[in-house]
Amino acid sequence: MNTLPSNMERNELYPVFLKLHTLQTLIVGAGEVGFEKLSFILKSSPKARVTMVATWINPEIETLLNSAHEHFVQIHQRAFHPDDLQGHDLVIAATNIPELNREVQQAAKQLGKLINVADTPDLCDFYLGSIVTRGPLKIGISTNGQSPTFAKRFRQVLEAALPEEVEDLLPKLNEIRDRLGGDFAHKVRMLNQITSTLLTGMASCACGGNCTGDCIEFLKKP
Ligand SMILES: C[C@@]1(CC(=O)O)C2=NC(=C\c3[nH]c(c(CCC(=O)O)c3CC(=O)O)Cc3[nH]c(c(CC(=O)O)c3CCC(=O)O)/C=C3\N/C(=C\2)[C@@H](CCC(=O)O)[C@]3(C)CC(=O)O)/[C@H]1CCC(=O)O
Ligand SMILES: NC(=O)c1ccc[n+]([C@@H]2O[C@H](COP(=O)([O-])OP(=O)(O)OC[C@H]3O[C@@H](n4cnc5c(N)ncnc54)[C@H](O)[C@@H]3O)[C@@H](O)[C@H]2O)c1
Repeated sequence: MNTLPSNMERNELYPVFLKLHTLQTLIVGAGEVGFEKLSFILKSSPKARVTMVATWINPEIETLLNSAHEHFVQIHQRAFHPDDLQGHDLVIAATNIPELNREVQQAAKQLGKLINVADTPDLCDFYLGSIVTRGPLKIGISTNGQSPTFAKRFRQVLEAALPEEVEDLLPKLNEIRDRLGGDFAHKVRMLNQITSTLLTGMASCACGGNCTGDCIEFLKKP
């Protein structure tokens, strides 16, 4: 039984890592908030398929897209119509008109689409989180909507604290994983042994010093 006061509830959201390049995302509204949402999406997922529909397009969006190496963003400058939802998997409503945001939300729900109404937690199926990326590593941060500012600050702390080497480490671990022989249980045991002290820096060699490419000493090699 949960005995915490409602404002101290444990975060029960379930994080997933979406392939936005295989899904279609619709953003309704392209003002300050629309620009911010698009920027965060493209920063994390540059190949995201996004359609924006808005009567006014923030010029910063054009600048952002012009500076991209490549992008898959389509902009339609016109008023939202419920037909715009067709063919989209995720929907973000970010207009400055609360009634319109609610209309988008209700139309999306009727079609079974997942919807985020920017800055309106009660109308969201999902929240956008703060995101840290280091090569293959991605960390999503959620405060359960309690303090997006804390999420942003914590992202900055993690970005500063995570060593650049993490980028090289993960492909090497993947190499070891492919190279390890034996049955599944053996592989899992070895991988857990190899990584047991990885993040604390207390290196222990799983092969007793005779590294053959499946231990922590191998990971340290350039
Ligand atoms: C993470 C991030 C991602 C993103 O936006 O993509 C994000 N908000 C960010 C920043 C930010 N947003 C706001 C401020 C101003 C200061 C402040 O109010 O705190 C700042 C800080 C700043 O800009 O410095 C305003 C704000 N936001 C929400 C409300 C409504 C409310 O809380 O009731 C209000 C008040 C509106 C008003 O006053 O009218 C609600 C939501 N914002 C969320 C996400 C979801 C919860 C995430 C979580 O669980 O933490 C949720 C629930 C829904 C959603 O929008 O998905 C991004 C940081 C990215 C980064 O830098 O890493
Ligand atoms: N800007 C902020 O920092 C901020 C902070 C907190 C909350 N909010 C809230 O976020 C929401 C969006 O704010 P904003 O600053 O991005 O507003 P904005 O005025 O910059 O942009 C509004 C966008 O909605 C579009 N729009 C309006 N009617 C439309 C229609 N019929 N069809 C399609 N698009 C339409 C406009 O063309 C524009 O692109 C508002 O509810 C606002 O209160 C904004």
